[in-house]
Amino acid sequence: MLFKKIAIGSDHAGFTLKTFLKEEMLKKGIEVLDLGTNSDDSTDYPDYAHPLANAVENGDCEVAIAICGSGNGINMTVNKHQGIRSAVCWNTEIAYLARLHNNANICALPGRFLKQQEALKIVNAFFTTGFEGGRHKRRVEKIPVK
Ligand SMILES: O=C(CO)[C@H](O)[C@H](O)[C@H](O)COP(=O)(O)O
Repeated sequence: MLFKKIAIGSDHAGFTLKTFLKEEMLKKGIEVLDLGTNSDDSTDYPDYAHPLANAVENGDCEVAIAICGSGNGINMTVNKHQGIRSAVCWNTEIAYLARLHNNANICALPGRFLKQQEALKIVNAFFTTGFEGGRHKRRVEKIPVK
């Protein structure tokens, strides 16, 4: 694992997977900042996405896991923040490329479309892959709207 501390957040549709992944990260000795939600009662993903993005932007954590039903709503929201590069990671190869080529700092997961063990493999790929730099650095630097 490249990171000692991560943040994690979800809406109701990601709550069960969040609980599972948080436990798995704690087992690996990774510190986890859990920004909710704390039950499967219906809620709104932006209420958790913005605090999660803030935690990465302000340096509390280098990286985070964001989960909603499809991965899209929470991904769209965190990507509104200037310092965030979030990728919806629906298999291990996508997660690997999100880090290697895009230096992604948030792994967004579709909680309603992944089995727990699949999600764990995806997160492990994300957290063990470094940024390749080079031509990808030039491209990533062109992402922010000036
Ligand atoms: O925003 C989403 C779709 O991009 C998320 O998947 C939400 O989790 C989903 O919309 C929640 O749906 P629900 O019918 O309110 O449970």
